[in-house]
Amino acid sequence: MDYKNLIEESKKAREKAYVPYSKFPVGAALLAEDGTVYHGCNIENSGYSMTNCAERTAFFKAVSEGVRTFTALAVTGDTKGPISPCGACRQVIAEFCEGSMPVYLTNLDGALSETTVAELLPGAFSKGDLDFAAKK
Ligand SMILES: O=c1ccn([C@H]2C[C@H](O)[C@@H](CO)O2)c(=O)[nH]1
Ligand SMILES: [Zn+2]
Repeated sequence: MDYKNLIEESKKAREKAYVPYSKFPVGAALLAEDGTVYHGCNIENSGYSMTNCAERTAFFKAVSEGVRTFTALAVTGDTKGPISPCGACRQVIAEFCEGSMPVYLTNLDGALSETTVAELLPGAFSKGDLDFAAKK
């Protein structure tokens, strides 16, 4: 699937957002290696901290189905410029994706930032950091 279609999928995912508190729907579309697209929306809660972002919803859906290899991610929100994923989502994205994987950040007005997983979270804490201590 090309990136323009993946962005369209993220807009469809956004329509499912559960956002009674922020009224700020976000959609994510995560492309798996086999071509399957996993939709994610933000899901809020009256206990605000239990809110799950669109990006993490998409990853958790895929991983819970046994899928861990991804080739692209698109995210859309009604922001002035391209939407900016939060820190928690950047860490989850870094857990499952190569640094070179493309990430398409967009808004409803057609702004687009084509970035990568590594650019989203330089210096991410990773499994390698844990392995170093375990080897001692
Ligand atoms: O990249 C982002 C940024 C924000 N949100 C959600 C979290 C919350 O529901 C609402 C306002 O922060 O937007 C996402 O899902 N993804
Ligand atoms: Zn987030």
